[in-house]
Amino acid sequence: MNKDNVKLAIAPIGWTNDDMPELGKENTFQQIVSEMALAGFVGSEVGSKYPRDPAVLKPMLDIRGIQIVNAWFSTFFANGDKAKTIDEFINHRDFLHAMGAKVIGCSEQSLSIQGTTKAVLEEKPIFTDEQWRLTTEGYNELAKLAAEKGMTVGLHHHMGTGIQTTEEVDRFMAETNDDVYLLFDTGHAYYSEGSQEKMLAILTRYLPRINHVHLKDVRDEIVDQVRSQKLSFLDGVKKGTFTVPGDGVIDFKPVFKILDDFGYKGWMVVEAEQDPALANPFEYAVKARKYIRETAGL
Ligand SMILES: O=C1C[C@@H](O)[C@H](O)[C@@H](O)C1=O
Ligand SMILES: [Co+2]
Repeated sequence: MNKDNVKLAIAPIGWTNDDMPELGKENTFQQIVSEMALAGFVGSEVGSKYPRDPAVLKPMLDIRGIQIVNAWFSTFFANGDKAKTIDEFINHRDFLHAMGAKVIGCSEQSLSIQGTTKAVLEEKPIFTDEQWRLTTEGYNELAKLAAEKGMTVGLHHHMGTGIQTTEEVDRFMAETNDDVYLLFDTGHAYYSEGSQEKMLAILTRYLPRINHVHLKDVRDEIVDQVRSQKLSFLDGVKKGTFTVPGDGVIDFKPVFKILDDFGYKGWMVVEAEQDPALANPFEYAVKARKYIRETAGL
């Protein structure tokens, strides 16, 4: 891949999981960002252990050669919580802008079951036409607010949410303006659709509107257990649904080629949450970095 176009980041979720703070609670902020740099990454997303004051956070990252590239933001438009969502979004945008990030990755969390005990493959929400309208209108507004700071918004399609499947991503992209982007996550696309081809189809279809990429791999045998035992999203994560690129079932070579051929410019973020007690985060970060060097030439 073209090194002038694409840079590599890693998310702190492999070290400490904000969805299940008991996972990796022993890992400190300084250890996390030091290990990211040592493994050869130059960017990071923001975790709950990171200082939230840019004046404190920035020098601690600069000294390690790490840049903030994005931070998760939950929206609740379909629930009707537009005013609160917009208010919190502006704070979040301003923090990311102060940190030098260019994209804001958002997930529509109304009725989401991703943090609950519900069976992730059976009980996801399906939005009504009215909930779709509220959501897409909301994202059109977020895009305008992001543009005020020269930033873009990307929707993170996510397991257990109202925007998970190919059809739901298609509807979201069709009903939002062209300045609303997609945060493409290999792991969630594969998990939802169950095949490499369908995952690649989403990537290919929305290339001009992808502003950020999450790289996570999937273990098919754990997804089989999630299906047969009706497990929740988080129980699956604890068992090892996800791993770093190159360690699961996804073939990343076509992912890198499709992005490179198109001329994708932006960040690719290794984001592979698993139990740090079972999968040492530094070892897995090094493993991911080596695989990407060998397969993407980055
Ligand atoms: O981008 C993400 C953020 C996490 O909190 C989430 O659950 C994970 O799966 C993901 O893709
Ligand atoms: Co992701």
